[in-house]
Amino acid sequence: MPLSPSPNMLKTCANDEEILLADAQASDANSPTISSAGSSRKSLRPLTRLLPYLLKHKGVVTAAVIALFSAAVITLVLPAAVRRMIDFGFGADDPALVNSYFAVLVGVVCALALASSIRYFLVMWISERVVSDVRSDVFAHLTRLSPAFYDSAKSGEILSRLTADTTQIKSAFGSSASLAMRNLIMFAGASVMMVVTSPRLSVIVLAAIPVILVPILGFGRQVRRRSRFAQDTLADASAFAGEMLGAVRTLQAFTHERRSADRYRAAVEAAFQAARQAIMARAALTGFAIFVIGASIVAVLWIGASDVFSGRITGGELSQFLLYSILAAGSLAALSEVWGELSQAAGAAERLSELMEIQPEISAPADPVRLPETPRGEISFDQVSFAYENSRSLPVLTELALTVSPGETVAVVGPSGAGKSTLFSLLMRYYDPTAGSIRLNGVDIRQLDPEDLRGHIALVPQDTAIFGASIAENIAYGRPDASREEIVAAAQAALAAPFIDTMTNGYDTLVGERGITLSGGQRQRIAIARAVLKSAPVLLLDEATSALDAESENLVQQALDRLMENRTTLVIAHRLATVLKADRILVMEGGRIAETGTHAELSAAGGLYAKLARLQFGAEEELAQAAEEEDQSSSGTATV
Ligand SMILES: Nc1ncnc2c1ncn2[C@@H]1O[C@H](COP(=O)(O)OP(=O)(O)OP(=O)(O)O)[C@@H](O)[C@H]1O
Repeated sequence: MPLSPSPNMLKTCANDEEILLADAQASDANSPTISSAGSSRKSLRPLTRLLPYLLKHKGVVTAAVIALFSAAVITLVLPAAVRRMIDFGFGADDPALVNSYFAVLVGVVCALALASSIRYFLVMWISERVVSDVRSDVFAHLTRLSPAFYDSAKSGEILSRLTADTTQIKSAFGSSASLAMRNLIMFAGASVMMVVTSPRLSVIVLAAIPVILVPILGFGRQVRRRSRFAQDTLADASAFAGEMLGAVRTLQAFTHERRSADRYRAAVEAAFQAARQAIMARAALTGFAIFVIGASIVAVLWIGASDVFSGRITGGELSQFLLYSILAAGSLAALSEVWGELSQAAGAAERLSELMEIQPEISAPADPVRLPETPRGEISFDQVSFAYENSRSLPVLTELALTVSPGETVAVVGPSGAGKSTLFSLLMRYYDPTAGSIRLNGVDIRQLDPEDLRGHIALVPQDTAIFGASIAENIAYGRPDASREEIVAAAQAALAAPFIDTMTNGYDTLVGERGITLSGGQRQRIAIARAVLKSAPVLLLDEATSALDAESENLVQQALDRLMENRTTLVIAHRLATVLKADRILVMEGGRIAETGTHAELSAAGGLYAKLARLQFGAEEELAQAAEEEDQSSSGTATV
């Protein structure tokens, strides 16, 4: 994992070209799968991809639209009521009539209040509902993507998309969409009513509209570009922060506190600068719109006043016209604000749907073969070759052929980078071989549902993932429906029970994030307990001794021995004890099987294994011999 932020993250932007350049770089630097083509981001079309989420709640959406429409129409009634009051109430000099108009107005206001609050509730409900559904779907989809996707994607950045982009969609569906709709209705209604009230005055106001709209569209594009850059930079910064906080001990050990803080600050500052420029463009747009709108209202009022003096229209009609033009102008101003927000949300929707469109490279076939409930656990690799996607030219495995019989224990040894872990990854079907096939009980694993296949394999990795939950929950990760008794039995079998019992809350003790409160040996024993609970016919062990002291190693070894009984086991061996116990040892070198045989056979052959054994296990062997000699001499003393 890179410990430094990507170059675009540190970029501070002084001018437009730099922003555009950095924007393009940001897209390039992201994994190609989650960056998007800029052109389609200019429209609101991506928002339509969220329609299925809305259509799931047709009833609520219809009710919200009705409430929205009612509130807008009631607002449009108000100026007409005011005009009638001025012309017929005040004009007729009839206080009773004025009173009745006021009573009607109160009724109108009540209806408006009711429709508005219902609209608010329904619209906000929809936005919360949609964003929750989108989040759940995106996360569920992410969990299904193949490990190959995560080889190049940055998880911190994806996480930022999951939170920041969905939040933007929420505000789009909540305030922005409803504001846009309400203001569109209001603008259309008020414009029609203006023409009906005074066609002459309407011409002046309507002539001002293109003067307002053209710059809005131009400014809007600028706002979007700058906001997008700010968001990309922030996503990068979040990825960096996630990585740094996840490795805070390493960060502190290398005294990188200030360096990391400076890098993060630079990234956030770049985002701030981009946001500031977006805000400036928006502020200029708002000021411009208000000026043009205000000026045209003043002009209308001026001309309207002379029309009243000349008797062309009544005072009430002028008031009505004025109120409608204020409503129309206000709606237009609101639309200019909302447009920016909606286009940002469109960008967010586009990025999320791109994420959703990525298909897992590994998926179940249309008609998967089912493995029997208790398969025997026979594994065969038939001329398997493999290269990782990001280094296609370098084969990691070449024409590998191997058969492991049910119940057999095969130890895999070899120098670092020989392809031992890759062997496991292929068997788990994290990746598919580029040539050849892998079979479990004679069935090509590509014909199986990956869930079924992985259900039959228990993996004890070198680096155990412990989650920030209770010990019991962590063990139950091996089989979520396990009872407490089964969890305790698994912990006992894995020799984890003694240390769990000493903890304050026993099995309910919460371990810190990534199991930070546990020692290496404890983490491994929890991983073994998981595998015990899973009770799968095939066991894949990636032994690690580096984290363990002699006592813990002994405990882990005992737990593993029990686990391996009656199971087909492939074990990446780091201990002499394991290779001695194995039925067969497989020596890998450069992605090929260099030698196979037992410890004695291979040691006698004097090849790669003999060399490796001397280097890796030599010290252990010497110690074992020394211990044996000591035993003999002490028993000798006793007998004398
Ligand atoms: N996800 C990956 N993407 C690209 N290359 C990878 C990936 N994982 C491993 N490799 C490369 O594949 C080769 C074999 O790696 P692998 O982890 O299988 O070796 P190993 O024998 O298990 O090594 P070690 O004993 O050090 O764990 C190495 O050259 C490694 O750089």
